[in-house]
Amino acid sequence: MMTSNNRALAGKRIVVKVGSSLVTKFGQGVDMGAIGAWAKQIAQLKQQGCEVVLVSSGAIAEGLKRLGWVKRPSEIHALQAAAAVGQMGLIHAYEVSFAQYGLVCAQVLLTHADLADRERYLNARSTLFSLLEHQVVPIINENDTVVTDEIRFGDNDTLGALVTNLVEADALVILTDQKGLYREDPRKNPEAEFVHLETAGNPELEKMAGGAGSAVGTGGMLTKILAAKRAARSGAATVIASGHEPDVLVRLIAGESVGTFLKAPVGRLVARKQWLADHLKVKGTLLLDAGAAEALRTKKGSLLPIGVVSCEGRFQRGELVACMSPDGREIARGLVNYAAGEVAKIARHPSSEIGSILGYQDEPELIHRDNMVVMS
Ligand SMILES: Nc1ncnc2c1ncn2[C@@H]1O[C@H](COP(=O)(O)OP(=O)(O)O)[C@@H](O)[C@H]1O
Ligand SMILES: N[C@@H](CCC(=O)OP(=O)(O)O)C(=O)O
Repeated sequence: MMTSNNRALAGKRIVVKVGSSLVTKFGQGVDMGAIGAWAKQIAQLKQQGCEVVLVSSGAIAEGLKRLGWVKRPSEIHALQAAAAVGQMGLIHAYEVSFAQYGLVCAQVLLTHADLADRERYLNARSTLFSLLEHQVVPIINENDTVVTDEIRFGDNDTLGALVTNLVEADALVILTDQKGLYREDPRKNPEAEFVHLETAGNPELEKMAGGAGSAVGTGGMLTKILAAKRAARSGAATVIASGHEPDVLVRLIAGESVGTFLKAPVGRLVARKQWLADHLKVKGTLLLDAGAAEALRTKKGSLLPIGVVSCEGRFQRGELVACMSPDGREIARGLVNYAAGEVAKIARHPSSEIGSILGYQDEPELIHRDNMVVMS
């Protein structure tokens, strides 16, 4: 069934999250068949111009199996040990499966602390963008080895949403063992009505969601609903669908109505502007020359160091700075890629000289267009 509600995701950036129950056949061991099917679909998506980031659970479930532990331990260190063992199996399975379609994949392990820290957040973002640029499929999981209870994401639905925000994806696709969201847990009420389309963040959704459906899943539907709400903060839609559905990803990006579609209340740009305006304090100013001011205003370009005359304030990489035109008006604000001391050194220089001046180069832009809001 084709739909008219703008579900088509062809050519878009998509984060796909796969849960433990799917990846490990409810703890029986890595499901090569399922992983092979997703790899094949992701290869098709990439041929259609999509960029795909995969968030995969299953390390703990696979580790328990490999260690021969029948009962899931409650101590966090034992779970961490299991995750370290199981992650090997996951990555091996993905590597072998993607290689069949000529695709290279990469392991990226993240913690909550990595994404809460502005600099590490930007570093993770740059690495992921670089992987996507090189046609690599990043496979992300929580870095279970180093997390404690207080700083755990705890569930990969939340991690999937944060990664969606991080890479500014157009959609988060959560594949699970149900066809999507029902008005009640279908395990408790098999007659429960299916939810096809809703708005992410609608508080009614949280009331529908129950806990995990299997011994290996962790968050149940609630973490998926909350993940959709979080993904919507950067303007991304969320789809919750069954990972067993044949060609689910290919059909989704073609605009077919599969699973539950949770649309974002506002678009990406509006969401980004709201976020910049609401969440961050301006930590410094950059004085631009006339050419740079014009480029930001009319050509929708990024800000390069050559167009910056001087800077004020003690800002760090990743903090918010205001961009002033030569006549002293604020024309834009954005997240700066270099700290104040570095900006002072590279101002008025072409990007090609950043490396020789600083001894390294993070990005050629001082502020990337994606991280900038231009005043109207
Ligand atoms: N309203 C609901 N609609 C659909 N599934 C629900 C609902 N409430 C609870 N669930 C349960 O959520 C489970 C999926 O979550 P979870 O077990 O954490 O899976 P995953 O490993 O894919 O993250 C389903 O098996 C289902 O039993
Ligand atoms: N990092 C953990 C994630 C656990 C988790 O969130 O599981 P799930 O609810 O199945 O997505 C693992 O790989 O086992």
